[in-house]
Amino acid sequence: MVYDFRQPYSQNHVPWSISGPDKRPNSSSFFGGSFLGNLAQMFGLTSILTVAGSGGSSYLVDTIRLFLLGTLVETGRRFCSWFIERFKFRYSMTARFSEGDPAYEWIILFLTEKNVWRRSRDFWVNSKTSARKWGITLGGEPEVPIVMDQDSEESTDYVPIYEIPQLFYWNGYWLEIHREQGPVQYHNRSTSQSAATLYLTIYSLDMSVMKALVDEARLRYVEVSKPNVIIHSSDVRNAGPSFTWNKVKSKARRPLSSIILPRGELDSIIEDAQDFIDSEDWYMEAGIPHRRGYLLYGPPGTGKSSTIYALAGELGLEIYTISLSSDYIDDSTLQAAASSMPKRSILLIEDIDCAFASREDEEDTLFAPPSPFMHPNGVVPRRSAVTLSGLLNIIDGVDSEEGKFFIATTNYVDRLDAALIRPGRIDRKIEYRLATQEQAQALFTRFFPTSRFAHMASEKHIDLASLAEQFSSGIPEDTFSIAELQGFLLSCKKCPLDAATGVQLWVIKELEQRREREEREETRKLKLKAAKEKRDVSGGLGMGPFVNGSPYSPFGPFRNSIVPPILQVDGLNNPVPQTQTLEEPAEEDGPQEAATEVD
Ligand SMILES: Nc1ncnc2c1ncn2[C@@H]1O[C@H](COP(=O)(O)OP(=O)(O)OP(=O)(O)O)[C@@H](O)[C@H]1O
Repeated sequence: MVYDFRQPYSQNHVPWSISGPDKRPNSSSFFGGSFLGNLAQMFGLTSILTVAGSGGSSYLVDTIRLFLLGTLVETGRRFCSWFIERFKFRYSMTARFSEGDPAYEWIILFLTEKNVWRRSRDFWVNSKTSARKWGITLGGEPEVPIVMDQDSEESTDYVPIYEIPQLFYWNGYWLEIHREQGPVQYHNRSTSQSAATLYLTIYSLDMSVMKALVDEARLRYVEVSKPNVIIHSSDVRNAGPSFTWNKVKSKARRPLSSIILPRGELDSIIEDAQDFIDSEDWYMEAGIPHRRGYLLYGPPGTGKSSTIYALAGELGLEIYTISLSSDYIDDSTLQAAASSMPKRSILLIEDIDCAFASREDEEDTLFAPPSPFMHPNGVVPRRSAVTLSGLLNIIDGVDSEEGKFFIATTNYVDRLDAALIRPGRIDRKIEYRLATQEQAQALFTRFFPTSRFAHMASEKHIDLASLAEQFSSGIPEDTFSIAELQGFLLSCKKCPLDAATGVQLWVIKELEQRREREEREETRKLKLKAAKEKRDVSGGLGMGPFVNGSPYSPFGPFRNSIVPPILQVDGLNNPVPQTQTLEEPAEEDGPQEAATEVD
């Protein structure tokens, strides 16, 4: 018996059953019944259909037909995707761009400028921050979609996500872009966020097309970034050989003239850096690694960071900054970070002394109540997971002989190991001092330029130059940082006369406050010292290794407690012991109390 799936239901024929008419609608007419019939034959299902049909079980027949239809559709779908994959594999090439790599930034800018975002249905919405986002304005000029956030007057960025593959046309080639998220564990966060990968497929087998595209994207990026300094950093916990610089900030480029240093100092730094960039061949020929290390040291607020940003802006270098005190940075991540920086960039480590315990730390630890975390030898807990030898390896440039700068800053140069700053690792040490009167005068002139205050000066019959002199003569030499003077000038930024006449009173107040602070610090140290001496006298169990040969006992000072110490961690991640003493202290001024007071 042959089934004729081709007969439509409207002819009152009984195509699916031999046992009589059936009034149900004929779905085969919609789906190409003859083909299904042939398919049924192919799979040997005709006899089943016959039996089912003869038994009147037309539901079963429909189910089987639906099954066949589903199989057909799925097979077709798989075939199509297989075909597309084969086609893509044979006639296209794909480039990957990982978030954190500079090339990712280039390509995102490229896509934004090519208006690929138009087809995007997903956007991140960011309130404007200093972090750079390649966003678009909505309601602005659609032909000019690219917006660097700080240039826009709008307060929101719409950043396309490109998670659905999108096709676009460029220079006579079809390109497809899509983006995938990969899990990355972020430092100190329980939720895991993602670092993205962009896949750019070009339907061509000509490798030069890919290169031309990437070059175009890079050049455009350099051009757009010119008025800014790009600063990369990371807050993700990285594992493995690659490092993700996941945060990008863009700072307006600082004019060199805004940096106030002793005469000729800034020019000499810029010249040195420029000469280094230009001498790549010389370094190669001489067999010297092409890298240069600077150490900027001096009191806080004297312009170390400002100089670095100005230098980077002037020479078009990007900054990659890392904090050694982050507990997720160790030798191998530092190594990976240095390796993943591109040529002509700056590896910046601010406050490099923070990686290692300072003398003050040592004193505080010596006199403070002991912690069970303290090593039995009384070694001060380290602040960073980076070791000195790890850091030396990075500076020696195992991976960085490619026109890279290593710049470190510190407020305490004497805390640094001699090996760290020896010539060859640090090529140039630049000292920053507290402001001279000459610098104070220059700062005043920068705050009150004639161009802006000429009108006021003529109205009030004041001479800005002599006000600047009056201001600077009120500032004692080498006593205040530029940042401190800047703070004062900001408080009277609209009135140069107030600044010049009020500076002496400000100086007196500042010096008085400074003296009080120093006294408080001195008292704190004396109390800690007294506390230590008392402990020594009262048996010496407390400080174990520090007390003339007494054995180390982690619970020594808590011997009157029946409750074990509760351990907390302070802002520097150093353990701070807290006790719940059940007995009253014998003396009011006991060691515990002294320490608590200081806390
Ligand atoms: N020499 C300077 N010239 C111009 N501005 C300065 C100078 N020194 C400090 N400033 C101003 O003071 C502020 C802090 O400066 P900066 O961060 O460069 O100091 P720093 O020496 O790096 O401080 P720290 O050691 O605390 O990092 C900035 O706003 C900067 O504009």
